[in-house]
Amino acid sequence: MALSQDLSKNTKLERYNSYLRRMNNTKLLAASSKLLFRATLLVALLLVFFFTLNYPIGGTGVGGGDPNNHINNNGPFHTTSRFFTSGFYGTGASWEKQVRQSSTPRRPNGFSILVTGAAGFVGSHCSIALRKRGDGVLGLDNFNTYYDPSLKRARQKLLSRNQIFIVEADLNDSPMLIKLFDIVPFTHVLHLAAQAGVRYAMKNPQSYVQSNIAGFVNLLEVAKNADPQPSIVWASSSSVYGLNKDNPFSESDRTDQPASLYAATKKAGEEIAHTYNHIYGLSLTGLRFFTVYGPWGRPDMAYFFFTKDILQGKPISIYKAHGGAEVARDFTYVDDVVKGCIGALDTAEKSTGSGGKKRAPAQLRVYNLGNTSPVGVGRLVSILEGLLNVKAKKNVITMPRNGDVPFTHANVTLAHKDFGYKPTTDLATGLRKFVKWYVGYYGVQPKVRKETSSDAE
Ligand SMILES: O=C(O)[C@H]1O[C@H](OP(=O)(O)OP(=O)(O)OC[C@H]2O[C@@H](n3ccc(=O)[nH]c3=O)[C@H](O)[C@@H]2O)[C@H](O)[C@@H](O)[C@H]1O
Repeated sequence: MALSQDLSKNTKLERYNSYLRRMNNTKLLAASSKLLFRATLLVALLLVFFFTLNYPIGGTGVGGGDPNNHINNNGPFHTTSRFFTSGFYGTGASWEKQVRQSSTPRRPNGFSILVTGAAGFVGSHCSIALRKRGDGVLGLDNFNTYYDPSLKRARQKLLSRNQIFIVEADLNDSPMLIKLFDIVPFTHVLHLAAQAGVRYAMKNPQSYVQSNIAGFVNLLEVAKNADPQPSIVWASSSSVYGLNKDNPFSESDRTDQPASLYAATKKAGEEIAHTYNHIYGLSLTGLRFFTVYGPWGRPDMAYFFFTKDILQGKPISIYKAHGGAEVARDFTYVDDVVKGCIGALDTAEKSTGSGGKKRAPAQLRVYNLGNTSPVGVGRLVSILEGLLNVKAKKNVITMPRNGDVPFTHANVTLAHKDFGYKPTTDLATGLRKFVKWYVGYYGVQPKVRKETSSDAE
């Protein structure tokens, strides 16, 4: 009995102890869950804080990068998280006011134009020209770091002085694009945002797919659903002619032999444009730009980094074609291209669909915008030497197999016939204007300034 009583006491005691242990465990578990929850919250907040600091604008950030110092080493990364753009940036009342003001025309029957890549080279020039004639212009740019973003920021300031607001977002940010089309009934889109550069495509192929294909499709998806649907004018490239042997290049020449991934993505853009025109009635005009140069240009382009390297006494490489012939380009001055873009916008017919439904056949066009007079790279360098008053250290080398083509030459008859496109700036004149801008912008030596001071610009 005593034993059984003892046993029963012990059993109770054990049960009681086990109960206490369970209670403690439960408390411990609850306490550790709380701790875990708080720690997770803290880590999440820290991550948001970190990303907000590092990628504050339209999703620029990590990427392939390029050892070439003309291209920013951070490289572009075009997939913008929707969270970062739509969630944190520009959705308040004052932001909407800026969007509306910027896109409101100031002339009777003026356009309301969304310019993508507005902080870029051609985009900034076109935006200002359109604004000056009274159109409403809203910019869109992701300010990626493919080349020095401070140059894009400087262009942004210039646009801001012209009452043009740039929304900082990526083409792949659908919620942001939809929001913009909800706020503004855009009559036109001038789509110039792209991953540019022929040679860089071997270093960071994905960035071309992200911008030039995925981004373009995203824009078209939003545009086709918009009501009204805008007319779209967009930048294709002379590079679509690839290994085409006909000279000069006409729009009807073959474009099925791209020599670089850049060219292939631009060619893909032309086919994609056909599809959206065919199914949804979007009015689409592709412009094949031929090596555009000028003030506020792109530091990754040869004329720009040759100038920099010549001034710094660094050697430059001048490419010759594989048979030994000189490499040549139909260098086209930016003001001529701007006139071409505006001519294309002015003659663009309205899209025929609405809310994603086609009502009738719509306009589909493609035009060359070149200078019609190719110049060898050697000649380009001699002009720069004259303007800079510095002898270049030249290495003539066979063109590396990096996507370059040996020559380009535009036939612009079609653009001339349809909207009076007529380039008027030869390379020497255009480069003088570029050098004048360059020495002013970068504060270069007075010797160069003197050489270019006769220019009235
Ligand atoms: O028309 C286009 O569609 C493209 O034009 C531009 O490409 P490209 O015509 O290749 O211009 P760019 O790089 O300035 O080279 C100029 C010349 O210098 C030669 N070149 C180049 C580098 C070098 O080190 N040495 C050299 O001789 C080179 O072989 C070439 O002959 C845009 O970058 C591109 O985004 C796209 O818009």
